[in-house]
Amino acid sequence: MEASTFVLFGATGDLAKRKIYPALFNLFLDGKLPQAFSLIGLGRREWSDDTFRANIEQSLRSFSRREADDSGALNRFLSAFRYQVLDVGRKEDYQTLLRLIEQREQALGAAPNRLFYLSVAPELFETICTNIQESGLGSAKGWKRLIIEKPFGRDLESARQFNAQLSKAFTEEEIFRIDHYLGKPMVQKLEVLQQTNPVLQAAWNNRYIANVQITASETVGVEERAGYYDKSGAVRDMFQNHMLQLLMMLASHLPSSNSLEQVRQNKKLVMESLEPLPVENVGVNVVRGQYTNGVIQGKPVVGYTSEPGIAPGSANETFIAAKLQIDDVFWRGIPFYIRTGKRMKEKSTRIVIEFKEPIKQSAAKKDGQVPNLLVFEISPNEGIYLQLNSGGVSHKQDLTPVLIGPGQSGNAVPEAYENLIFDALRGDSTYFAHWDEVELSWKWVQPILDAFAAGRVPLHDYPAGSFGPEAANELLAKDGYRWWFDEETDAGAAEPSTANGVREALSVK
Ligand SMILES: NC(=O)C1=CN([C@@H]2O[C@H](COP(=O)(O)OP(=O)(O)OC[C@H]3O[C@@H](n4cnc5c(N)ncnc54)[C@H](OP(=O)(O)O)[C@@H]3O)[C@@H](O)[C@H]2O)C=CC1
Ligand SMILES: O=C1O[C@H](COP(=O)(O)O)[C@@H](O)[C@H](O)[C@H]1O
Repeated sequence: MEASTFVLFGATGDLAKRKIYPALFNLFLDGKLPQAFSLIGLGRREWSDDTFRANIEQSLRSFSRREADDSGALNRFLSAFRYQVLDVGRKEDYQTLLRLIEQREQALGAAPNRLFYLSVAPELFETICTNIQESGLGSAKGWKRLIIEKPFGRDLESARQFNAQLSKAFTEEEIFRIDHYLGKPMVQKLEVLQQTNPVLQAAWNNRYIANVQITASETVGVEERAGYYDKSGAVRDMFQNHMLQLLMMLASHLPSSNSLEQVRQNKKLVMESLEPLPVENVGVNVVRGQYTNGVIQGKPVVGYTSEPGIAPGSANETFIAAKLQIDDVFWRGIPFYIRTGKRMKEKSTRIVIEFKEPIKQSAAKKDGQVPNLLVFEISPNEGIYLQLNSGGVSHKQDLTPVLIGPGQSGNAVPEAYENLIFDALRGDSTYFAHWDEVELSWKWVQPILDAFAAGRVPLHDYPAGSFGPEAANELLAKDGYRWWFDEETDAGAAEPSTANGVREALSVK
């Protein structure tokens, strides 16, 4: 891999500590960092190099999925790190930074390839980009790249303005917009699975599929991010980006290759084929919720409006469920149900594809028969499961659902940030959000934001520790479906649909 300097704005912040340093460390352990690699951390705090490295070491202890296998490895890793005090608005700090980068490049005999990672509040992006351009930091002979974090705007208009500002200093090819869901290994496998499995290819259409369910449920509340979250809510925080990216990755149809252009083109086609949701229909197709007091994993937790930092009486949504339709030859008529929320019963990101029941109408339907389900467990555990009907052991006529599929969890699975940082270092932006996708996503959700702002959609309560408001169950029930793997909705359903989801169900087999 080409030599490069990683210039990290926001090096003293939460994201750097929890995600970026652990990801870099695991890449280092896997030999996936360039030989000549240097990281310069930036922030206003008056840290020395030693304080910086001590903080990184602490972050690795708390958040890295793996430990160093020998004592020298950690020191070798940390020797690449330098710290500089920089206030983003102070022009002279960029000159000091330029000198430090050049010094490091010379010391390592490295080409002037520079990756700028903006792990700071979006309000600072424009100032930083302007100063990178004006200071000459971005004019060296090597390549320059920009990684930016979400949120990318807060509505369609602000996203467009924001993109126009970034484009003054960086080309689209140089901009790497992080959506960490695209870095999750199982999400990256979705296209390969389709490409390489004729069984899936044959069934991947409205002849066989009844509906698709995409869930990202979290047990955490707003934690320390109340200031940000109370102005964002579930639509901006999760739905416009992560959830729609999952939809694009799943519904992209049979790319002929995994090339950057092909993947992007297919994702764009999905968004362009999504049936628009006029503002007057939002109330019918979208459920909006907010958690109240409840119990999560045996511990009582307060409702959203009692969380520290949340405005009293806030009507911000912490849950959204929506029904979407893709109007193309493969997916026409298949409802896609998407939901995400905080303080729900379990932490799980999962896609369930429910197949039609061909013998439903016939007399041949057996007791206990359940629909075939294809389940992609994305996180925190990984796995692909297929629920089939098979003969039971006790009686010839019984049908027993069996789940088949591999599962992985724990330290073996690379973190999303590892995959994404590795890709950015080698210049592959396949799993980053292109501007077209971002713009189309904002366009699709804009009527939802407008309807919420105009108070056209009721805000339903749900107790913390549940699977969301009852209205989200009704969204499916009126089409004759239900959310799979929810305890409440699965009461009385055939095993193995338990609250703990597919993995536990599998482990009892
Ligand atoms: N934390 C998370 O889980 C997630 C965060 N993000 C995004 O990542 C970005 C960073 O978030 P997070 O780490 O949580 O934020 P923090 O508030 O924890 O950190 C902000 C960082 O910005 C630096 N900073 C602030 N003002 C200035 C300034 N004027 N000049 C130079 N540096 C400055 C701070 O350094 P100092 O105080 O030393 O000046 C600090 O390092 C945001 O865009 C956020 O939306 C996205 C997804 C998840
Ligand atoms: O981007 C975000 O994602 C996290 C959830 O990510 P996951 O990988 O743990 O599923 C969410 O908690 C946060 O609010 C949001 O900003």
